[in-house]
Amino acid sequence: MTAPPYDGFLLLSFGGPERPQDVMPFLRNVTRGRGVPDERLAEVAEHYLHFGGVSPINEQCRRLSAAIRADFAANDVDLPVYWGNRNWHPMLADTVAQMRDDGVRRVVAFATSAYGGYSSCRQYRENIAAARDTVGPDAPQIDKLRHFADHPGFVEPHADAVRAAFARLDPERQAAARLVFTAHSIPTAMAATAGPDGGRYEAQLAETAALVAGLSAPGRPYDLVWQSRSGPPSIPWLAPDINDHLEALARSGVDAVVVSPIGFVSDHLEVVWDLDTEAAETAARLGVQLARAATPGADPRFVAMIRELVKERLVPPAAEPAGLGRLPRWDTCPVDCCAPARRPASA
Ligand SMILES: CC1=C(CCC(=O)O)c2cc3nc(cc4[nH]c(cc5[nH]c(cc1n2)c(C)c5CCC(=O)O)c(CCC(=O)O)c4C)C(CCC(=O)O)=C3C
Ligand SMILES: [Fe+2]
Repeated sequence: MTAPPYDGFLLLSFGGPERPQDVMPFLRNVTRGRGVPDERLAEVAEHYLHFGGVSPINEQCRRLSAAIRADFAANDVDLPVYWGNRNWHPMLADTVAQMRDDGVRRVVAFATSAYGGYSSCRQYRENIAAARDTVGPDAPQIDKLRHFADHPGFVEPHADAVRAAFARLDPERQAAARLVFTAHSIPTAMAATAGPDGGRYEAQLAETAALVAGLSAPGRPYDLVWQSRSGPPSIPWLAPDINDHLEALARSGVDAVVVSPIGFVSDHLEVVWDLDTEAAETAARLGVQLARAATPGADPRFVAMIRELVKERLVPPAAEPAGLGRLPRWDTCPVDCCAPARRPASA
C-alpha cells in the first residue's frame, strides 16, 4: 500500500506517571480546571502509589506502538509511527514538534478510546488543536480516526476474553453466572451531549455490550454498569457503580460474575485498581466469585483493526468501513460535536 494522503501515524493516548514523584503533577494535568475535589485526588494518588507510582498505560502504549510498527511493515503501510499523550510524557505537543522537525506534513491519529463523548473523543480533538497551536504554523495537519466501538477487531477480542473468563469460574457456578460489562462513568450532563446528537457514549456502549454478549454468551442475561466515578457527589454521574451492582446481584442470589471492561482498550489503572482490586474485594466480601475478562491490549486483531481504519482513509479507500452494529458511523466529527465546546477543537 502506498501511503498518500498521509505521511505519519500518531498513537494518541491518555498518558500516566511511571514514578512516584510524577503522580501528583500528572493528576494536576488531568484535572486542571475540572472541579475534582482535592480529597479525590489524594485518594487516586494512593491507587497509583499502590503500584509504585507506575501507571500501566505508557508501557501498554509502547507495546501497542511496537505492534503497530510491525503490522504496518508486514502489510506495506509505509508510515512512521509516533506516540503522544494528553496528560503525561511523551506529551502530544512535543511529539507534534518532533513530527515537524522530521518533515511530516499530514498525520492520521488513532486515539485509545473506542467511543464518542467529551473525554473519549472531543477532548482528544481539543488536545490536537492545542498541540498544533503550541507548535505553530508549520505543525503538521492531524486527522483523528473514527470511533471503533463496533469494529470486529475490538468486539472479537473482548468476546474471546469473556469466554475465557467464564471458563475460569468454578464449573458448578458457570451456568448461573452473570455477565457484567463496565465502562468509565461520566457526568450525566456529559453523557447527554456525547456525539453529534447526544447520548452517543451510552448508546455505543450498549451496542458494544450487546455485540460482545451475542458472540460470547448468547442468551445469557447481562448488564452494563459503570466504574471509576470522580467529581463531587452533588454532580450526578452514570450509575449504578460496579460495586453497588455486585451488592444487588448478591442480594438476588447471584454467586458468580464475569466482568468485562468494554470501556477500555487495555488494562489501565482503572482496570487493575477499580476492578482487580476494589471490585474484587467487594465480590470476595459478598461471596461472589469474580472473573475479570481481559482487554484487547496488543491483540493482533486489534492491531490489524488500526491498520484497516487507516486504509479506510485512503482515496479511494482500501477498506470498507467495518462494523457489526447498527448505530451510524461517521469519519469526522462536526466541530461542535460533544458540546458544550470549552476550547477550540480540530475537525
Ligand atoms: C470516559 C473516560 C475514559 C475512557 C476513555 C479514554 O480512555 O479516554 C477515561 C479514561 C482514563 N482516565 C484515566 C485517569 C483519570 N481519569 C480521571 C478523571 C476523569 N475521567 C473521566 C472520564 C474518562 N476517563 C472523567 C469525566 C473524569 C473527571 C475529570 C474530567 O472531567 O476530566 C482522573 C482524575 C482523578 C479521578 O477523579 O479519578 C484520572 C487519574 C486514565 C489513565 C489510567 C492509567 O493511568 O492507566 C484513562 C485511560
Ligand atoms: Fe478518566
